[in-house]
Amino acid sequence: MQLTPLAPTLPIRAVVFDLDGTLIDSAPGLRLAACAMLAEQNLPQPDLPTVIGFIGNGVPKLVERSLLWAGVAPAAHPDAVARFMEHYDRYAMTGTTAYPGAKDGLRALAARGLKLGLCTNKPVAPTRAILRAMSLGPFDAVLGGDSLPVRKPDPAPLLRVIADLGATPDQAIYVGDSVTDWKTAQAARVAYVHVKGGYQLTPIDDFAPWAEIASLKQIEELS
Ligand SMILES: O=C(O)COP(=O)(O)O
Ligand SMILES: [Mg+2]
Repeated sequence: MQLTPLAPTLPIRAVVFDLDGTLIDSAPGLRLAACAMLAEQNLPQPDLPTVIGFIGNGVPKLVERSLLWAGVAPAAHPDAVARFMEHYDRYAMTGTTAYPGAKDGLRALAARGLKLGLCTNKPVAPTRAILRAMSLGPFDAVLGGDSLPVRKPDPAPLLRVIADLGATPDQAIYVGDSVTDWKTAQAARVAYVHVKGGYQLTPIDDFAPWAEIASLKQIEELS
């Protein structure tokens, strides 16, 4: 099926970003925390490409996928998410880098008077720690995967961020790297900009982004 891309009402007032795989490469730290959690249970440890395939639906899903990959039932490891989070506290910044164009792009959009938001499935505490450590922003609204009772691809977090920015969905764009972000934008009726080279390893069905960019260096050309 060929979908028509959803377009924002110009000029755009708010730009909302996904975090992992979009603004930052955080997979090495996520892998270290997953491996530490698995090692405590004497379970095998996945390599980086395998863990990248587990990212995008929040920590509980990443932990569940890691345990299933290791050949055990998630229900048999009720402490696994808490153990992961304890390790991630230590590893969140290990190997974490901002993608080329991310920092400059954010500053340039803000300098133009655009409101900037962050809508990630990463829990909000490590999200804020990473934003601070990397001087990423300035963001006017930040929501994590544990900020609301639901997370992406439910549209609620994205709609909340856009409302917090004082904009309406048709005045905003959402910039992401994954099928989760695309589904979230569609459900929220927000125009979607896809950044290639993130953590989406498989083609997305019925994909009709408003724009597709190879790198965040191109983000300024959009609005
Ligand atoms: O925590 C995750 O699974 C991914 O986070 P993201 O929503 O920033 O891509
Ligand atoms: Mg992502």
